Amino acid sequence: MTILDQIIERKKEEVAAAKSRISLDRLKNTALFGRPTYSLKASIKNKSGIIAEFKRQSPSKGIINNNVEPLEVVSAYENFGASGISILTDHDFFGGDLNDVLSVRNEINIPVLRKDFMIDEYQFYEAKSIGADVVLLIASCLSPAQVQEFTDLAHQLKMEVLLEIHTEDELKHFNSKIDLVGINNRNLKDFKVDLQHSVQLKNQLPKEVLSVAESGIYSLEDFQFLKEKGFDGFLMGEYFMKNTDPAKAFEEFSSQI
Ligand SMILES: O=P(O)(O)OC[C@@H](O)[C@@H](O)c1c[nH]c2ccccc12
Repeated sequence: MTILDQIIERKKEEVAAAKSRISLDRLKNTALFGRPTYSLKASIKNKSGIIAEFKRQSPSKGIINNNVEPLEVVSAYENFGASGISILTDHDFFGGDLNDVLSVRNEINIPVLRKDFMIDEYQFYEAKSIGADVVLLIASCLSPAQVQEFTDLAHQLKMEVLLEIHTEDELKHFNSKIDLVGINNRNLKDFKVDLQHSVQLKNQLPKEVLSVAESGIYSLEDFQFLKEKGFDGFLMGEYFMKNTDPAKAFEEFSSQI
């Protein structure tokens, strides 16, 4: 079983437990459920294009940073020009929590991506109830039909979708309703990073689609390379989070671009 298979197995159990704990009706009645959302598409066009991620740990790197609070980090990301924030909400593999999104929502004014493994409609209502503006759909965990259905549901809930692909075959999951396409530079099966492979995939997407280069952007050179190749957005986590002070790391990076 790959790590991705393990994550999905665990996620099914988690979603079942969440459903029996909090009903859909209760989610729909939460304070944030009806809030107007921010558009990541718009923010990517207007700002740096960086989607800066809050991530405590990952299966490939283990603990990255367990000593910082979401709000202090993401406020700095916002102040120093991030287009959006990505927050991992998966607990068992990434050390995240739904509350990490909830606790920052009313304190910042840029879009927040709820980063998790979305496999069930329930999770979209949950995302809206914690204040997410955007959700991630990972092609390798879903069928093209599920991507369509989940995109429609996200849109009904006034959230945008970022479709993550990694292989040529996954281009089949794209449909014209998708808001943004993320190309993961990291293979979720063996964790290898390959920027050239992502550029090649990006060139097979329709020109007008907003593209996001995800993962393994570890230097100014990596960022500039991907920008020159035409990526609109850049999802970066570890490069900032691995520092004792991720806020300062982001400030330094953003002053150079
Ligand atoms: O920390 P990095 O290498 O900058 O990567 C960030 C982000 O792209 C990565 O966390 C990610 C991309 N796709 C995912 C899917 C699930 C969990 C995590 C991810």
